[in-house]
Amino acid sequence: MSADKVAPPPPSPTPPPPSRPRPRPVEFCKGVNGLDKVVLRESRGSSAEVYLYGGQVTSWKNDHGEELLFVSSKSIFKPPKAIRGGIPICFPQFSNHGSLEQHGFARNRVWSIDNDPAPLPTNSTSKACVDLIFKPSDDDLKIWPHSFEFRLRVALGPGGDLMLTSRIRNTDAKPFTFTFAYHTYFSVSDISEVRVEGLETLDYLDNLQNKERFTEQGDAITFESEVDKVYLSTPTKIAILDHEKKRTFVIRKDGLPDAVVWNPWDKKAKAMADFGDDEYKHMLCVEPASIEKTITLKPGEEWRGRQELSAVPSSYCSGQLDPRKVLQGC
Ligand SMILES: O=P(O)(O)OC[C@H]1O[C@H](O)[C@H](O)[C@@H](O)[C@@H]1O
Repeated sequence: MSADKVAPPPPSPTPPPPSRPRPRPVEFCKGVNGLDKVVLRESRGSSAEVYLYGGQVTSWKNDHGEELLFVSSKSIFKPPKAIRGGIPICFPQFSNHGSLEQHGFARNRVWSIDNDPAPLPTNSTSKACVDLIFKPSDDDLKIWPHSFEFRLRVALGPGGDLMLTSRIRNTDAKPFTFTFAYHTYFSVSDISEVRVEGLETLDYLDNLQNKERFTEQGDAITFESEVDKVYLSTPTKIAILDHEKKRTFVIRKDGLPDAVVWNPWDKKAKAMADFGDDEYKHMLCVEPASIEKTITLKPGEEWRGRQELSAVPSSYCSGQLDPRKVLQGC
């Protein structure tokens, strides 16, 4: 019997290299003290975290994993105290501009996930996005007798931009009026090396001088003592230049004419239980807001206010607020 020649089996195809698991764009988990939080991850590596407590963004990291927002190491993360840092939502009252508690009550209520959000025209195709909703409880209605639906969308853009869109609808039978702010705490290397552009020559109300009105003089704004000002009729773009970090934050906003600039400096820092004595050196609040012009909604009407944050390397030329120039250098 002649042995047939058997062809060797074809080489088995080389298995493809194990692909890195794609990060889940939206993850629901527990944060500090077991509070519910949502983590957003964009495929290039940037991320954000949002607590249901306050509907508050507490982290925004670029694709190198660097934290871009300030949250105090002394922050308490326990109701009823609002989380100190990130992006607290001030609603229905900014600061003490009214009879409610400081900055209203939205920042210390537990929000819900909005599983059926009304569509929002957006040019972002981001999957790293979450919709939250806050409706007043019976107790809230005793404090502020107006029923409303507050929808907040937090989204990370493909380039790592952080976008917050607030929609407030009057679901009551009578009109109501409110003030609002995204109380954004930026992380900076050293406050004395930081400059804000876009607010020079504008009028502001000085919270340190009985809300008196002044006009900003000179060039870009720099910091060497406590500041607490509400700039009025501000442009839609504001930049924070951090020389040491070689980083520029660009704030783009819509529906929010005012911008609060706040740094407590040393004495006030020491007086705050949930803020480290020296932490004022590493933070700056620039807060897109609507304060001087209050917002009134008739029954069924909706208001929208949006802030979009980018962090770009500072190949940034002073005075050039064109974002294309910011991104491409000058
Ligand atoms: O301590 P909070 O209630 O969070 O307020 C912190 C700060 O918020 C805003 O920036 C106000 O303009 C300041 O007057 C206030 O001190």
